[in-house]
Amino acid sequence: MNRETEQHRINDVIREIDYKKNKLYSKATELKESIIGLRKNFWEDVTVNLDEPDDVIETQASLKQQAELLSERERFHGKVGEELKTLNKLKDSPYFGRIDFIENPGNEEEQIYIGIASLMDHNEENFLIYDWRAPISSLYYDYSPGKAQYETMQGTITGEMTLKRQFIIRHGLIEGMFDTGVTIGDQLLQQALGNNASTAMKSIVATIQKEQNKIIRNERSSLLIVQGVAGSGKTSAVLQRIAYLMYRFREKLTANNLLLFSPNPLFSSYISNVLPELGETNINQTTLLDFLKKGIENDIRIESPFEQIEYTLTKMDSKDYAVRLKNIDFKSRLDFKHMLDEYISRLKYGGIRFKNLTFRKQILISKEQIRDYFYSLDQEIAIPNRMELVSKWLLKEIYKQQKAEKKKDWVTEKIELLDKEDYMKAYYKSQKEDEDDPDREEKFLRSEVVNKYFSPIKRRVKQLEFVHILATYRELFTKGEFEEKPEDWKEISVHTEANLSHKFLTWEDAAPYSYFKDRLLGNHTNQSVRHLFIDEVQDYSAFQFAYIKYIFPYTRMTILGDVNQGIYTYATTANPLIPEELEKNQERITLTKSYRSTKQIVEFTKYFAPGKELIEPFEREGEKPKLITLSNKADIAETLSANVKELLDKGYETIAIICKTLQESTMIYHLLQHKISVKQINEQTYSFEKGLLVLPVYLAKGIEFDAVIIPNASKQHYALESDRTLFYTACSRAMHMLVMMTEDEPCTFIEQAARETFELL
Ligand SMILES: Nc1ncnc2c1ncn2[C@@H]1O[C@H](COP(=O)(O)OP(=O)(O)OP(=O)(O)O)[C@@H](O)[C@H]1O
Repeated sequence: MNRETEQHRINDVIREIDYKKNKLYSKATELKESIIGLRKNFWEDVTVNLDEPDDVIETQASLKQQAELLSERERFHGKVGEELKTLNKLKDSPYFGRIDFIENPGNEEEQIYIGIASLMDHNEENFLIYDWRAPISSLYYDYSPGKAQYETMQGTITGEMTLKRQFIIRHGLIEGMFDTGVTIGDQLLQQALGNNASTAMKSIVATIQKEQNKIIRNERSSLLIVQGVAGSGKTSAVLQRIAYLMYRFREKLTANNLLLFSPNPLFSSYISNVLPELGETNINQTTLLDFLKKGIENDIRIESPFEQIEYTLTKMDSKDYAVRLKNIDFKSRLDFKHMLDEYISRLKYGGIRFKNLTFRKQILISKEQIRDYFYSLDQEIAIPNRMELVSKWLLKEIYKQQKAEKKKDWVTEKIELLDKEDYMKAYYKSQKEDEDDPDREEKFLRSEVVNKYFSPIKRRVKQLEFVHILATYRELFTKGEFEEKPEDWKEISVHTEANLSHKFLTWEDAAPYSYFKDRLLGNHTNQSVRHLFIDEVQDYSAFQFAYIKYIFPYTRMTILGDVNQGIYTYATTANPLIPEELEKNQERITLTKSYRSTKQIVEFTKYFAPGKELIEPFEREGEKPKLITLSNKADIAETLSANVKELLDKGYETIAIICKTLQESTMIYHLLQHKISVKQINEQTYSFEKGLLVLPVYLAKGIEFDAVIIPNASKQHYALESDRTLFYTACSRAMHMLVMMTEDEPCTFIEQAARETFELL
């Protein structure tokens, strides 16, 4: 089939799309009118009669029926709207691929066209377009022409692929058409990767690679671990996987059953376009910090992971630096979790701290009374269950107090202070009470007032706020005696105690504290999330990952990351990406091909990549990375702006100056802000625009730019072996161009690269 015939087919398909759109439009209009009608006549169509109890029940039923009808229509209207959106997308670009396939044995050749959604022909009999997630579509991603097979619910289908064709269609017209031979999608992929970086991630549906397809369609594993080098498409693959799962299990899964942990808020917004582009609704996203914050008391300040890393990189001179590093190391380990478990099992018999319950500055029930009650309960009962019993007991006690309180003078005062409206309301309500009681009005007012004042206490009791979690956690460090403890336990304890006494939780303490709290108050395991996805998982400590597994015990997990980019100091201790051993239905997939950067950039960076993982570049040519040596310090601003201008002239749109720390990025920002237009990104930045940005490397995680400038790549600045992952992560953010600057000797990592892989200026 030549281009003309293919264009004819597209025209036919678009006619069918138009026909379907018209049909949907009239359906939508009909629905809209019926919804408006229903809303308008809502009360007329309901029979309201409240005379007898039976009538009330009937009225309720009639109301419910009417409301259900309305919401059903509204839901349906929403669905029609979604279908229309998809049809509009298909009209612009109906498909991106075609395969011709002969199923064994001796079947006829079939032509399969693949797009972002399915479309049936006029009689709803044959597929004009197959959804990319349909079983047969996997042929397109997994094979080149020749013998091929795919899995269906009924088993494996084998056969021969006689043609594989790719299309670029825009506004219904073929812009490009390639028949692929041995390598998959190279031409289309070349085009896609050659474009400028954008401020929002794009879907890769037309060019998914075989290895990525394995991640996307994996249904077997309860834990799927993906180790992929920088730019290998982990994030892209996980978003396609989410779209795949929502399609494959559309009867069972809704967007609320899926949750994605992302590394920072900027990243969350960066990827938020992909699912809607694929015609799916976005799923819930969070960062570990936000997730932990939800469970921790509001009056405790929690350090963010970025503050932690900034501290470790810039505060070497601070007097407790060494102990802080020990603290980070120990609290990141499972050893600390074992210690907590031991402590918690001792708390069964004594040691939990409680808070006084006070009312109007008087102690209602003292912490000692609460403690005694708690420890008088059967010790076989789990701590959280005992807490519930204490809460019930307290509510009863409070109720008694509340009754006694009613007669007191302060209540009389409060009644006098009531405004007229409250008074009237209470008066009318009190009329329903005992008619023969001459004091009914006052009694009623008294109980209303007391109730109002007691309800916050009751709420706190129901939320188990009478348990002093922070004080109990603190005593682990002040009084805890353990056989197995780290060498520097004393120092770590003093350090932790000091922070806790200021109601400050360091980042390394945040997950342990949450875990501790959940174990005492009842873990709020989450049963509604069925699939969990964690990107940049190499930055989770062993403890943090264990905590997530504890919260989501029955959830399937897909975790993705790159050991080369583990930028936290604990990244080497029990990284979740390198499990000691995998259980039966767990799987690990490794991606070695890097798609983001040009061949020249990958060839340069792979010399100093920290891990042992193989890194293969995708064949896309560009300029060699540049290393500029500055003749003196004053040159920085000049050289930076000159280079930025040059990059802009070359047509690059997103240029990032990536620094080691926030401190450095603030310094660079001040140097540049009056010279060129530049934006600084910090941990509160939620989105970014094209242009020049300056940011610390830990906030550039997962994101890419046309060009990257590293303003200080000197030996002094990237001095430690632990700086390797930071430097590698910074370099690997570049798609087309990498520029490094140094005032003196370049860092060891650059020295490790073969001399011919970069240009010296
Ligand atoms: N199959 C593909 N088709 C087209 N583009 C792709 C494909 N795979 C990856 N890319 C592109 O490569 C770039 C890197 O992808 P992505 O950000 O998903 O990689 P990553 O493995 O998450 O990277 P990192 O770990 O460095 O953050 C993106 O621009 C993405 O669109």
